[in-house]
Amino acid sequence: MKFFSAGKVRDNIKKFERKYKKHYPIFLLLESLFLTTNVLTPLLIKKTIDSAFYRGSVEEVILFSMFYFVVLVFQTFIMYRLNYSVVKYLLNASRVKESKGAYAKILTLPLSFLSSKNTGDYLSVFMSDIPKVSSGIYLARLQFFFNLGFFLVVLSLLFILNVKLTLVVLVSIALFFVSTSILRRLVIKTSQKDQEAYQRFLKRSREVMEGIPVLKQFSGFFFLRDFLDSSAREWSRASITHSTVNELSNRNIDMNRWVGGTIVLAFGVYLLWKGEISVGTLLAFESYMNWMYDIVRMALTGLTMFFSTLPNWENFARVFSLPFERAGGINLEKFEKLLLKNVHFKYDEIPVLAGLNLEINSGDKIAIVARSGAGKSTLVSLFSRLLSPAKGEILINGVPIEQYSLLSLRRNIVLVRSNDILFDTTIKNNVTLFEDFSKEEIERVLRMCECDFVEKLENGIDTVVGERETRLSDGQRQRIILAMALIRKPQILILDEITSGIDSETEERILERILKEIDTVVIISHRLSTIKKAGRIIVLNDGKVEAEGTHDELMEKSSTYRKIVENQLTT
Ligand SMILES: Nc1ncnc2c1ncn2[C@@H]1O[C@H](COP(=O)(O)OP(=O)(O)OP(=O)(O)O)[C@@H](O)[C@H]1O
Repeated sequence: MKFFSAGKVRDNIKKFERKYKKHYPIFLLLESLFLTTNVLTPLLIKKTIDSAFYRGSVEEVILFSMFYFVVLVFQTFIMYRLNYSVVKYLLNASRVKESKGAYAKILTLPLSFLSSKNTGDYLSVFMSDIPKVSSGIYLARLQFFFNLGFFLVVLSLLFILNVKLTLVVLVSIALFFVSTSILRRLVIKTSQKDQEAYQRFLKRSREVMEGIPVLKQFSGFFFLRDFLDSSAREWSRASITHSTVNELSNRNIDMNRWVGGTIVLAFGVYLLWKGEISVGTLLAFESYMNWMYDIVRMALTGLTMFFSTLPNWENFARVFSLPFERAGGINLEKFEKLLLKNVHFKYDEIPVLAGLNLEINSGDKIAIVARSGAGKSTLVSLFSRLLSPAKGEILINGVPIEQYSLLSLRRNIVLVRSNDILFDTTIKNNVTLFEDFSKEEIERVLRMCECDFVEKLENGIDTVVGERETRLSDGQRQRIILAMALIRKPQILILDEITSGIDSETEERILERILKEIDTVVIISHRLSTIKKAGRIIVLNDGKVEAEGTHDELMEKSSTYRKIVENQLTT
């Protein structure tokens, strides 16, 4: 129960219910029809048997048994099927809608948030939380209230048939309810543990999948044993405990059903012997009795299911309460000047940039140089607001960067990184990201990036690159990513080690074309020949710009630059 005190969870459940309320009437209508047929069948049994036993009316027996047959056929062949299909449809509709919403939300999270948190957590929202949350509402909560309503209807009917026997039924159901409630708590607790262990396993599996090249290289058997197997074992243990408790809870239901059924039968026979009830009534009671257990069991299962989805609600709610990137609405038309004033940036309290000042003008061709880990990638991620500074100001054409729309900022300032990935779709779709570009334009940028290997693939630009670009080399992948950037004709193009997998001659030719086509270019590279192509080289040190100038000027005046050239850069 303590989960209900979590306001966010409760608000989210309410929001979810409001969104899908329109589905409820159809669900309730089907359930009502289904349960009405259930209520009818024992009554028809009673009618048929009493007609035969006490009235000897063959017509009535034929009429009631035919009616009974029709109801049964309707229930078995139409209601079950219809109910199942409609519930499945409603569940899927809400799952698809919620998944879309969650993806859209995750896309708006600041990048710093995504990188510092584990993406496995977000993955489990789609794989586990959303399906459970939908089932929790449709199958669990609705089912609970619905069955409760029908329980009361059937109880009134039983009271009409015979009060004494109904009281005995009530006592046996109360016993059933108490024992089931105790076990229900246990089911919820073990289900939570099972889910937590599953999420840990999922997180680790994802890491292992991403690290397969490293594990292959270093024969990571011990790693697999200690890192993955241990969490798989933990999940398996939690899962077995949960299913054992669940099974126990189901067995308890069966046991109660037998015991309760026997007590009601014994007392019913006694009443029959005393002439207080008819044979038909006794059979109707037995039939209802079974069904009452089903109703209570379904209501309790619904309740258990609902409570066991509360951790999923919490995760789901957490994603939607994360901050999103805020931005203004100004369109960046013509880029003139980017100014960074006293910019500070930290990752989890570890400072990377500390009071950095920098000016980039339209037409500049700049290289950024620093020792490894000094903050080059961090700095360039600020230019299109993939990251935001903790302190200081970034101005574009004299206007704070936050006032521009993110769409126009990222359309005009494009950052490509060495570790950017391609998706498992065609080369064309990777370059366009499903936007409309002409075939000629796609082929032009691919030619510009020397992607001649594409023509040799069996389907040219329509070749699917394969999961994790298994069909492409590092250099090929980097050239396609470059084409993806160039087709968008950015005003500022930032290349962060993007050509590390390409030989220096090819790189030189591609770079010449880029420098001609794109107005403002910022390059981070470990190749001296590439850096020398820049009109201005910026040297970062201690989170600030330490020096700037041409290669020759810096060789003269900057000891940091000299050291980097000697120790880090290749020719
Ligand atoms: N997402 C992150 N979370 C926490 N720390 C980070 C993150 N990204 C980078 N860092 C740290 O910030 C510092 C600067 O990283 P950055 O990638 O900007 O440096 P770099 O100069 O581009 O390095 P390299 O030349 O090795 O690519 C490093 O010490 C790095 O460990």
